[in-house]
Amino acid sequence: MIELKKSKNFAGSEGPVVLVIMDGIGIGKNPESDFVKQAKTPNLTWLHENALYTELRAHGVAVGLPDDGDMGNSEVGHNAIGCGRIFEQGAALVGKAIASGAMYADGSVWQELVSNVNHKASTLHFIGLFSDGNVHSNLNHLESMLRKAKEQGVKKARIHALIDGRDVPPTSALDYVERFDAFLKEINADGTVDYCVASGGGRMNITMDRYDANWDMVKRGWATHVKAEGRTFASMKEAVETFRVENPGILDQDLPAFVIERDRAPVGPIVDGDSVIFFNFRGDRSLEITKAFEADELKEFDRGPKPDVLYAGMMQYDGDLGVPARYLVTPPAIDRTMSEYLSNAGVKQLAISETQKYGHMTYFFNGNNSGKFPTETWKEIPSDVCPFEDAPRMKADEITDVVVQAIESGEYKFIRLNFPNGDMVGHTGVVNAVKLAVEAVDENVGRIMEALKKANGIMVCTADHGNADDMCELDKKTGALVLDEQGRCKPKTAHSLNPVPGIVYDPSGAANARLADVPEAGIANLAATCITLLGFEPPEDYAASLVKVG
Ligand SMILES: O=C(O)[C@@H](CO)OP(=O)(O)O
Ligand SMILES: [Mn+2]
Ligand SMILES: [Mn+2]
Repeated sequence: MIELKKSKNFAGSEGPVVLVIMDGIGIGKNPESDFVKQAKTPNLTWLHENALYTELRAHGVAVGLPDDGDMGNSEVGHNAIGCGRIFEQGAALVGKAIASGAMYADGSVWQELVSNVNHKASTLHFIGLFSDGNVHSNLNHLESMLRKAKEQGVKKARIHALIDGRDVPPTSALDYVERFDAFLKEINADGTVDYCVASGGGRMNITMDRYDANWDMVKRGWATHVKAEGRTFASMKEAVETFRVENPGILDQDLPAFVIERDRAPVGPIVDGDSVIFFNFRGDRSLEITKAFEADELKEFDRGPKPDVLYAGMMQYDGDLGVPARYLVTPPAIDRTMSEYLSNAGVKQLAISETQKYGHMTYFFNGNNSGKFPTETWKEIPSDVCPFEDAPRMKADEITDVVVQAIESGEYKFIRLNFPNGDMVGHTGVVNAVKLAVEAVDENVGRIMEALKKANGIMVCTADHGNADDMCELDKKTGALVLDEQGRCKPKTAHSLNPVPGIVYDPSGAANARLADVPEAGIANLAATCITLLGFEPPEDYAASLVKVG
């Protein structure tokens, strides 16, 4: 059994250690674009000036992504915070498996899927996020797989494209359509294969729901991709252009579903004998559609007859459940998480958020495993199903009610929570709502501070990556703000590349915490920090604690 040693310097505080993850609240660089700065945040400002405060890296290689041009995201962020080390993540692992050819090796799942369609003269389908955001997927991976499929004799491939606009600019769909059309033209040119787009829709409208928040999305996705039911178009370009005319101002992520037809028939329903690859590597938004393809019985919606297909995910999405059964690339081997160490030490832990980020605090935090350690309690506050710009407080008040009660009860030694507001509202691009979202987080951080003052506990407050801190598009070449016709900044819906705050607030002063000299500190250093503040020595191979105590 893995164990923590008690610290010689500090026996732990009287009250709990509370880890607050303010999702998507980073430290901005441009005041015009920084809606954390523009919001009223008396508590965060006070903490900046009076508590221990440092900046932490939350993007690129500091969280296991291929390079420093990659923005952070919730999966890699919560993995790093919960596991205290930097693991090479999905984006990097898939890229390497493709480059080395390991993904396509003899005996691989890829070979099994390809042999299946070659043997049966059936279709190889690809469903996934049509993007190069490197958060859930990368179009390079799709193109490489299609090239390989052609090389290996696959005659018919169909692509079901989930339009992004959330990890990439909000209305950039046609850039990707254009790039991919050129790719298809080239690959189809010699007439030996028939590869084309069969269906799709905005990622926040179909297929990519998470944490059981809204299964209707998956139901719509199933009807679109599998049954080829829905509004038909001659091409993806025509679909996107038509929807934009009909819904002025619509963001790509919200685009309706579409089915592509040729000679009055849909080009790519998914039928018995086909192979299907869900090519997203990230698990949260892949698990529900995977269940729809894999489960013998499905209670969440009536899917009709389930086609008998060989289904594979790009990665294994849940290590504890072993889902999906078939996957192309092995995920990072994240072991010995902070939750496991604390459980073995008998530390009672509470993990809480609302539905939209619930799995972030449980499944992602525990290294993409859905199992619970013995001393953990998990609490989910149901999220509303509505546009979050209309309700920017989301469930921050309700989450805090439970946290304050848990602090007062003395039942838990370690409490971890996620406030989704800065991120979920940040993704809408509605900047006035983003301000209100940040203000709701600040108020609730204040309530937690008050409760910890009374209980003699300690708060560690941070974020998994930025978003609300960088809400305007910048010109790629000049770095200048991109303005619309009215001179307003053009909203950006993606995460930022900015650092995030690392705050330690110890109102009783019991820990005598001082910032340690940690070069290039990142959010992976937070696990050792929490363990130190709980009165233990962090495991030797964890990224160092940000504080010294005692
Ligand atoms: O909504 C999501 O899926 C991602 C953005 O693609 O955001 P986060 O990483 O914060 O969950
Ligand atoms: Mn996040
Ligand atoms: Mn996000």
